[in-house]
Amino acid sequence: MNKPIMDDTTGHDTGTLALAIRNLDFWYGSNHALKDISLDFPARQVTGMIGPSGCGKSTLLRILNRMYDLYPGQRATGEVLFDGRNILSPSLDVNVLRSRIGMVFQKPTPFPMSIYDNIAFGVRLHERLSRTDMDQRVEGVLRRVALWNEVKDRLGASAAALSGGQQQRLCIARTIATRPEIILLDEPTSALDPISTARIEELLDELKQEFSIAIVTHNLQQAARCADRVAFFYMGELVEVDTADKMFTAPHAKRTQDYITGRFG
Ligand SMILES: Nc1ncnc2c1ncn2[C@@H]1O[C@H](COP(=O)(O)OP(=O)(O)OP(=O)(O)O)[C@@H](O)[C@H]1O
Repeated sequence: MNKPIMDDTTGHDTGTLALAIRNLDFWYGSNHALKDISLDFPARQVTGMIGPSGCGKSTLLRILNRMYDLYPGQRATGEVLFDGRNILSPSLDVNVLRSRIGMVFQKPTPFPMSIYDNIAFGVRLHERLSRTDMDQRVEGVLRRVALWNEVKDRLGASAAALSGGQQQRLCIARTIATRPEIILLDEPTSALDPISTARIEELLDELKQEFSIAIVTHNLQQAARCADRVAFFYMGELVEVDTADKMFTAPHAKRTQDYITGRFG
């Protein structure tokens, strides 16, 4: 797990890498949505991805767990190196990949089932646990996302009855229940109120002790608060990547400066 993949091409001391993208291009039919992207995701850090609408952030996230496989006409070339393999390789078992690289979406998407089964469902696909072990897994991840005290007396109730913020924490619990190495989050707080947002941000800080995290966000303050490194995208290109501190105080490219100072986007 989290083996070194290769040296960081951006020249930063990133320690061990969880994942490395090399010369990635992506097409929606004839729309060339990502162009020659190379980007490292250091292990147990939060990598933030920012940029104006349509620049390709969500596309990149979806490539990292092969979501595009579901859609004919969508095509990726290049390499996404994870645990010594290129995850774009057609021979890769996508179900195993998705248990190791989990995804949380913008809108909370609990399954139409009980709180308990929302978590147990994914675990059952990959592991055979006794009832006691499953109970412990469910409780453990619910405690981890600070939801246990709120739901412990109604684990059999429908997840749809939870608030939006609770549902999103349940979705994060569901994602970490299969013990992935990487968690991908696509604007995970954009549908939430400020208090729920703050709780998710605190949670990310806690989860990065164990998981490597990639987060797409339109909220630059959130990127500054949560991310160790930030990548700025513009029209399908990676313009620059740096520590969050440097990115928000002394970006190199004019396009980055313009974006973070609100001159466009
Ligand atoms: N299913 C699709 N079919 C065709 N083109 C698409 C599709 N999804 C996205 N695109 C195009 O790919 C480009 C990148 O879109 P993407 O959704 O990745 O951007 P984004 O940076 O995540 O935007 P936003 O911040 O608005 O979510 C855009 O030009 C978009 O129009």
